[in-house]
Formats: sequence, structure tokens, C-alpha cells
Amino acid sequence: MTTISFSADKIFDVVALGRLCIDLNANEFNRPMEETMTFTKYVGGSPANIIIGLSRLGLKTGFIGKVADDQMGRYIKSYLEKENIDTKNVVIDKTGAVTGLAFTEIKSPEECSILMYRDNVADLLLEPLEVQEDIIANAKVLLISGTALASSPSKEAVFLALEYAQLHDVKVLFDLDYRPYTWKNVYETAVYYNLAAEKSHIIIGTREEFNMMESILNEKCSDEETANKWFNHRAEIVIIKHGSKGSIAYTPNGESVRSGVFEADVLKTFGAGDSYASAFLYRIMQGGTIEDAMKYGSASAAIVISKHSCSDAMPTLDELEEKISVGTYKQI
Ligand SMILES: Nc1ncnc2c1ncn2[C@@H]1O[C@H](COP(=O)(O)OP(=O)(O)O)[C@@H](O)[C@H]1O
Ligand SMILES: O=C(O)C[C@@H](O)[C@H](O)C(=O)COP(=O)(O)O
Repeated sequence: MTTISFSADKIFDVVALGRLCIDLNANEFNRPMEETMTFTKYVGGSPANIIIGLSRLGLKTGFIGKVADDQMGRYIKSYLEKENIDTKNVVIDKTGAVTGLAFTEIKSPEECSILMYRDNVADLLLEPLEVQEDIIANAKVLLISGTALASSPSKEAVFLALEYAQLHDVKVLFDLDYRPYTWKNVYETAVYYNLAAEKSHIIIGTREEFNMMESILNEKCSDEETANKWFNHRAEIVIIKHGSKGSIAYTPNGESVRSGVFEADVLKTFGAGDSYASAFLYRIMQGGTIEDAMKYGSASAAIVISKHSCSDAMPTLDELEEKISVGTYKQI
């Protein structure tokens, strides 16, 4: 029964670094974007969604990022504050950069896509010197997302944050969060992803995301082979997600745990990964076993995919535990 240990006596449980954006989710379902006329605005961006989920579950959280100096940037910052997330390291851009937008298309519960507007976005302008070492030093976990590696100076800011994490005994969770349109080519992407994964303790991604990381050496790895590569570095848990077929977690001692999924009344599929990551991390930080934490992650995902938003739909602990006790969990 594997558990994972975290430093005690830190001010923050989890600090996330990366993009803070706006989701514009289609109000009209089961139709293509061309025919969608209205959208509802939410705070979005994978690390933002995950940290909101963690804060709702009661953890002490903070964010390291950069927002546009406009109405959208102010909306994002005040939403984080309302959710009890520390924003003292959320920097306001002064170059005229804009807020990234993600329009979502809900063609059917199984057929969802995202149309992203990410030219000159503020989140990718976070400078290394803007990352406050003391925030990371005072956290048990640093959460990073792959999209922040897509360009400079944000990429260097992530790697400096990883150095601070190593220096101050902070565990790193790397959510791969691969968004192809943010990147120039797969070689650049895979090189930086692999460098960040070497410095991470918990790595979570879909099979497709790991395939991207392996593609430059023409590797075709099984889930187990994929996971084993990272145990030569710092990894203590590697999770490979398979959508509605659940996920598999691996540990360095050769243990593997396959999770089931909770039955869900699916409205849209996006948000599954972010809610899964937040509830998984919450439970593992409470001393739960991997199996237990995967159940929490799966339950949170089932809740969020049945609702309209990602961030705003993140469950409280009561809602999550209710789902775990009354929901139907299908072992796969
Ligand atoms: N259709 C579904 N029904 C129930 N649970 C789901 C469904 N799709 C995804 N999930 C849950 O969400 C988790 C993450 O989903 P996945 O699609 O693999 O991630 P991502 O959103 O990052 O692509 C899965 O491991 C599973 O627990
Ligand atoms: O990450 C984004 O910028 C968009 C998200 O806010 C979004 O809604 C989404 O795609 C969630 O991703 P997932 O949890 O990996 O499905």
C-alpha cells in the first residue's frame, strides 16, 4: 500500500504555476461551434482549474502567474481571491498582452473540442525573476502544467521554480496538459516535457500525451514501460489516463493500480482531467492510498463532466464524498 510523504509545517499545501485564462463554454449543446450563439464566461486554464478544485476541498493554496491588465485579468484575480487562493504572486502584465480564451464546442457528450485564442497571452510572459522563491519554499507541493513550457520567458520561469522546489524539499506534480496549438513542433515540445518530467515526483497525463513525449525517439511504450522510465529520475507516482476507461497508476516498487470510473450523466468531457488531478492530489496529501486517491479523482471527474463549467463546477469535500458513497463505481 503505497502512500507518499510531504513536508510538514508549510504555509501552503499546494502552489500552482501557469496559465490563468477564460473559458467561454457553449450555452447551446449538441451543435457545432458555427451554430453556437452564446457562451458563459468562467475562469479557466488547467492549473487554475486544479488549484480551484484543491481550494474547494479545503487545502491552503496559492498561484504563481501573470494576467492581463484589463477587465478579464481583474476578473480572474478576484475570482481566485474569492476562492481563497493566495494571489500575491499573480503579476499584472504591463506590456499590453491579453488574456487567453478557450471557446468550447459541445457537439455531443462524447464529441467536445476547444478553440483557443492564445496570441500574445499574458500567462506566457511570466519572467523567472517574477517567481517568488519564498512562496515555493513555503509549499508542500508545486503544481506545474506543460503549457507553461511552450515559450520564453514562461518556460524559464517554470525551470527556475523547479530549482526552488528542489532546494526547499517541495514535491512537484506535473500535469502534462499538452495543447498542441501552443507549440511550434513536436520535437521542441517533447524535449521540454521530458526535462520537466525528470524533475517531477507525480506525473499525470493521458496515453496520447505520453505518446507525444516518446514520439521523438520513435518509442512505442506500454503504460508500464512509460512509467518505469521516470522512476530512474524523481518520480514516485506516474498516472496514465485513459478517458472513460479509467486510469492506471504506477510506483517505483512495481505496484500498479487500475482505477474504475463513476457513472456520470455526461454533458461535456473537458474538465475531467483537471478535476481528477485536484481530487487525486487532495486525497494523497491526506495520507490516502493511491487506490483511494484515484477513487476521489474519478468521482470529482464524474461530477465536473456532468456540469457546464470546469472551475466553477469543482466539488466541495461534502459533494465529493457524497458522490463516492452513493455513486456507481464501475471497476474496469
Ligand atoms: N465518460 C466518462 N465517464 C466517467 N468518468 C470519466 C469519463 N471520461 C473521463 N472520466 C474520468 O476522468 C478521468 C480523466 O479523464 P481523461 O479524459 O483521461 O483526462 P483529460 O480530460 O485530461 O483528457 C478518467 O480517468 C476518468 O476517471
Ligand atoms: O486548459 C484550458 O485552457 C481550458 C480549460 O479551462 C478547459 O476547460 C479544459 O480544457 C479542461 O481540460 P481537461 O481537464 O484536461 O479536460
